Formats: sequence, structure tokens, C-alpha cells
Amino acid sequence: MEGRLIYLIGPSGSGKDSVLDAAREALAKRGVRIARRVITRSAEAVGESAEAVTHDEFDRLERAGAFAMSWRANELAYGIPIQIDQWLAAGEDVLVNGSRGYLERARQRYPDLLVVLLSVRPEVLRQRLLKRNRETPEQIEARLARNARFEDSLDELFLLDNSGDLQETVDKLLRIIDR
Ligand SMILES: Nc1ncnc2c1ncn2[C@@H]1O[C@H](COP(=O)(O)OP(=O)(O)OP(=O)(O)O)[C@@H](O)[C@H]1O
Ligand SMILES: O=P(O)(O)OC[C@H]1O[C@H](OP(=O)(O)O)[C@H](O)[C@@H]1O
Repeated sequence: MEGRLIYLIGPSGSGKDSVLDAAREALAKRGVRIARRVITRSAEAVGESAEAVTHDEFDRLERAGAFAMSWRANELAYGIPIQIDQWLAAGEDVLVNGSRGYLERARQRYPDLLVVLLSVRPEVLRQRLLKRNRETPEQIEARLARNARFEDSLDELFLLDNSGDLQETVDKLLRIIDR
């Protein structure tokens, strides 16, 4: 039987990477793999949950069929390695840090996708992005503005609020996965 593909989405700064990092061990115990993304971002701003490549390398990988899914947003390109298809075919569950803008195409390719939308209250979101200090203030405003286009347009998903304590969010995510 095919494994489940869990597609975690949410505004930039809602905490997708933090939740995945905090849930890593509990997910591993459940046999859930986390896909390591390929991103055209500088190596220092990527960390262990992603691999940094240049735009040229990204395009070459994409043309070579290295990605199961790929999208562009926030002036960056993101790829999910094709390896996830082998894991799914082997019956393993896989969790990806996805994009709201790519959701429709992801559903076309994986009709049984389990979608989890992470959200935080708007005022908390701005504060967290500013505090993270990874983007310039202009880039942060552009990221916040991007959210308007997704308001009320996403459906058939599990809502996961991360305005509060991170561990509580992790526990809620695990309950969704275990249900
Ligand atoms: N529950 C929480 N409480 C307090 N701070 C949090 C919480 N969750 C995440 N953060 C902080 O908010 C910031 C944004 O989180 P994170 O980078 O994980 O978001 P993200 O959704 O992965 O964003 P992006 O899509 O831009 O990579 C980080 O500085 C992180 O430490
Ligand atoms: O706005 P949407 O389409 O949901 O997401 C666009 C992309 O931006 C974020 O990445 P990051 O903030 O660069 O790590 C998401 O993780 C996603 O890959």
C-alpha cells in the first residue's frame, strides 16, 4: 500500500520549519519521513532541513527530473526530491514543507494528499518574521502581502494554529497524523 503524503503549508513565518524540527523525533518514531527541500537560498540561511543550490543548478535539476514537485515563490525556487515517490511506493509516510500556491498541482499529482494549514494571528506573524530577521523589512512586507491571495481560497484541510506554544502545536500535528 502507498504511504501517505502529508503536505504542511502556511504563511511564511507561521512556523513550518520550527514545527518540523520539533516534531522530527516523534515523526521518525512513527516512520514518517521528512523531505529535505532544495532551495535557491544561501547555505547559511538554509540549515539541515534544506539543501542550498544556485538558480542554474536548480534549473538543471528540475530539467533532469530530480523533483517530484517544484515551485517558485518569494523570489526563490523550491524543489522536493523525486525520492519521495520511492518512499511512498514502499508504503512510507512522507511529510513535506509545501507551498499554498502549489497546492492545486500537488493535489493533481497526489490526490490523497493530507493537507495541514499552519496559521498564526496576523500580529504575531509580523512579530515573528521581524524577530527571525532573515529577510529585509521590505521582503517581510512582501511575504505578508502574499497571504491575501490565499484568504478563503484553501479548502479540505486540517487547520493547525501555532499562535501559542510550539510543543502544543507539535502535539496537535501528531494527533492529526495519528487519527
Ligand atoms: N510557537 C511558536 N512560538 C514562538 N515562536 C515561534 C513559534 N513557532 C515558530 N516560531 C518562530 O517564528 C519564526 C518563524 O518560524 P519558521 O522559520 O519555522 O517559519 P516557517 O513557516 O518555516 O517560515 P518560512 O516559510 O518563511 O520558512 C522563527 O523565528 C521561529 O523560531
Ligand atoms: O506562500 P506559499 O505559496 O504558501 O509558500 C511559498 C514558499 O515560501 C515558504 O518558504 P520560505 O519562507 O522561503 O522558507 C514556504 O515554505 C513555501 O515553500
